[in-house]
Amino acid sequence: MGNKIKNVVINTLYKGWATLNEVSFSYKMKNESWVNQKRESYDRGDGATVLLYNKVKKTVILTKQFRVSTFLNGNDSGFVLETCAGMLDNDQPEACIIREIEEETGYRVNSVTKLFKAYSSPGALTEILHYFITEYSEDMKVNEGGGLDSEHEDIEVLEMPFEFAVNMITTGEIKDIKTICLLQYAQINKIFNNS
Ligand SMILES: Nc1nc2c(ncn2[C@@H]2O[C@H](COP(=O)(O)OP(=O)(O)O[C@H]3O[C@H](CO)[C@@H](O)[C@H](O)[C@@H]3O)[C@@H](O)[C@H]2O)c(=O)[nH]1
Ligand SMILES: [Mg+2]
Repeated sequence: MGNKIKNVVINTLYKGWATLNEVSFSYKMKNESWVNQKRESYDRGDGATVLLYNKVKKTVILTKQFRVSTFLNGNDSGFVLETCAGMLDNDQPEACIIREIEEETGYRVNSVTKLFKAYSSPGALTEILHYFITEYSEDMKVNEGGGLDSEHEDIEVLEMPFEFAVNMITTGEIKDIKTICLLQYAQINKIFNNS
């Protein structure tokens, strides 16, 4: 595989809050012929997300916020139910998600369990997302959450039974891939069943 691409040239088409690059390269096809390709790649850094769950109450914490890209594509309200998530901003993934948990949900946790990392949309984004899970309890609550006013974040914090959340995948009320991934991880690994 090492010799499959050569002559990689990156041309920045737009640099604003994030960066849109056009990448030109030569690619060796299965039949050994070389073809020239150009692909647009959007770079907004990497991120982290977490499933916050309470084993005793059998609940999870989700966030609800306005996501303009979904508004442009079929989501009339623009609001999306998601697991807590944030961009790394030069932090290690663990430190990032612990910070985001407190900013977005108001819970202060000391540690998180790393699950896996996955590309969010490999056809278009550079982003790799680090997935975590951790337990929360009432005594960890230090504020109301909601996100940073300085960044105009306006996040609603929702605590709900795990089964409600899982059912919302079927009804279409949850349609965010990282959230579906984490809820299904919890189902597959029966995290609420082991005592
Ligand atoms: N000015 C400006 N600000 C932006 C832009 N895009 C995002 N922001 C701001 O940057 C901050 C990002 O908040 P985070 O909580 O760090 O990230 P996130 O948007 O929740 O992203 C998380 O979820 C995404 C969606 O699943 C992930 O893609 C991402 O990696 C991360 O995990 C927010 O205040 C948001 O308003 C933009 O184009 N322009
Ligand atoms: Mg966020």
